[in-house]
Amino acid sequence: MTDTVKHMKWWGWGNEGVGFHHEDKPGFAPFVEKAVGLDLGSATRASEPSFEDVDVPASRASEGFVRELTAIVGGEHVTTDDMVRVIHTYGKGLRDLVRIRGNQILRSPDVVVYPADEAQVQRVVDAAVAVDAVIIPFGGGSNIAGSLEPLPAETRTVVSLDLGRLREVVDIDADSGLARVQAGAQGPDLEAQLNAKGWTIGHFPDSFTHSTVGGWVATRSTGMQSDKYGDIADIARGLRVVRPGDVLVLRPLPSTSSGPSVREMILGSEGRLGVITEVTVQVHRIPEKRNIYAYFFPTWEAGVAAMQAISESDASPSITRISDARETAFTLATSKKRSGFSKFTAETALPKIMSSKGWDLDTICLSFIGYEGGVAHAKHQKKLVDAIVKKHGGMGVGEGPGLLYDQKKFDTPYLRDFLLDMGAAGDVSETAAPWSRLNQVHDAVYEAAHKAYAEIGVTGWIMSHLSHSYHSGACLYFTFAFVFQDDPLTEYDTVKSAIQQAFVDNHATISHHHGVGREHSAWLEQDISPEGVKVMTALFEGADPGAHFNPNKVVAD
Ligand SMILES: Cc1cc2nc3c(=O)[nH]c(=O)nc-3n(C[C@H](O)[C@H](O)[C@H](O)COP(=O)(O)OP(=O)(O)OC[C@H]3O[C@@H](n4cnc5c(N)ncnc54)[C@H](O)[C@@H]3O)c2cc1C
Repeated sequence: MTDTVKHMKWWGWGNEGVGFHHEDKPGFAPFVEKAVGLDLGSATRASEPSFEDVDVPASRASEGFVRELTAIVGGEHVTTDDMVRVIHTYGKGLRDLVRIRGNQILRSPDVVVYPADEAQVQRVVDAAVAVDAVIIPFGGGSNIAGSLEPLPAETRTVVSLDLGRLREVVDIDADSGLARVQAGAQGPDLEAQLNAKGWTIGHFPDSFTHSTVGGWVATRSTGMQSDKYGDIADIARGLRVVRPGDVLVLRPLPSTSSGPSVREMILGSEGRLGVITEVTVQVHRIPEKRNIYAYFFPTWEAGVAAMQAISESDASPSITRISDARETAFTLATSKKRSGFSKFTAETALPKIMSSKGWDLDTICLSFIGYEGGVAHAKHQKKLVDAIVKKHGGMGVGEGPGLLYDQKKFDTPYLRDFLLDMGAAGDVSETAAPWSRLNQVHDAVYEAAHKAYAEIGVTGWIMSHLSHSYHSGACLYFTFAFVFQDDPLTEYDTVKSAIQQAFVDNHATISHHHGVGREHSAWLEQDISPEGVKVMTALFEGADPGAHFNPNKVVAD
């Protein structure tokens, strides 16, 4: 089996041997006890799941079909191995992790294939379509919208087409700042190849370490520095997509008026329109300066108003982010000893500073704002932002906390597995709304979540931040947690559904950057109207009449 393609743990996030621990975070355990009533001191931690306990549905791939795939990609690059099929069954959503730990694998891909190049992808697709098989493209497997799983009712052979061997930067057009990149390149691999030539893509989602360029395009991903570099929808200019019999080619253009945008149709298509093999992305020279500064605001409303004012101003920071009071409390309470926050923790200077300003420790909000570019540019941007922050009653606290945030951001995802080990859920829902609606959405989601917690009968936690600012609005990102009672997935559905419904009821979208998959498809009509769904259905059915490409995702039957 291909050993050059690295996969995450079969049962959780990230690399084997890496996990969350809180020994160096003295405030973490008391915080968790207060937030969700879980005493980490007395709770029993579940042991690591054993693959021997997992029942994997038998592969339905015929010997003849596996032989045919083997003839295309070579014996080392096609497998019906149980572990590999399980790795390709789900993404890393909470529902996925609960099901995988609970031995709930009702359907797995029957065969996993790792083509080496676009020609092999074409031959695999054509062979699969010829035998009426289903093809599910696989990037890093990091999605959290239920975008990968084959449905239990699927009776046809399911092929997981893993792009992991297509990971080269093929060419850089330095005059235009465009790089041709193979779709299976994971974040670190891509960035290393670009950095070696002095370039960066500027796309850094929290899942950067384990997600791919093709996956980013297929889910309409957004990275941390989107205020400067744009979402992947802005960054991805050209595309090559393997479809039955031929390749759909979209040349990289700065803009075009050649009818409805086929490029936009591929963006967010979650594998339903074909297999993306190559993406031409905008790249930038590595900036001379890259800083993230921390600020405090007395209240959420003051902070949001400041973010809006920044988005309307001449300032162009790379990151605008503000945590609400609860997320701020979480960040302060769970920082490492002697971290960049130490001088601001409750025991030391923070209460004094806050009371001298007449601020309430329970309402303060922590903000991170990033600056990137030439030294003079970064300095000028900061000056413009500092003036806006001051006008909105905020105060800067320097670069230390920002450095820490930047270094630790890729570690946080491991926390979810730790909470699951302890019998608790920790998950996220994110949205975007116009500036005029953001506070309404924020409050409505809190209310909906607390109602859902009351229904389940638990003390639940919810916190939020605003990030990714645009001219007309921003993304709101909610993190919620509670201790499971008797029926984890039903309880999860109660909370998650309440939050999603609050989004659409308050003029916000069902997802700003995680996609639709199966997790959010129930709200699609409310998001884009029944006519919108009709148009989308017509696109999928017209472009894939045999339903060979990842059927029942985004628009579900
Ligand atoms: C801890 C955590 C943090 C996250 N943070 C962020 C974040 O900050 N920003 C963000 O945008 N997302 C985030 N995500 C979500 C996820 O990482 C993104 O959806 C990501 O873009 C998925 O990429 P992938 O390569 O892992 O795709 P996969 O999970 O493998 O696939 C996702 C979907 O895309 C399709 N697909 C994948 N590759 C191709 C291809 N080459 N051609 C056609 N279809 C393809 C698949 O069939 C599937 O439908 C996070 C997820 C987790 C678990």
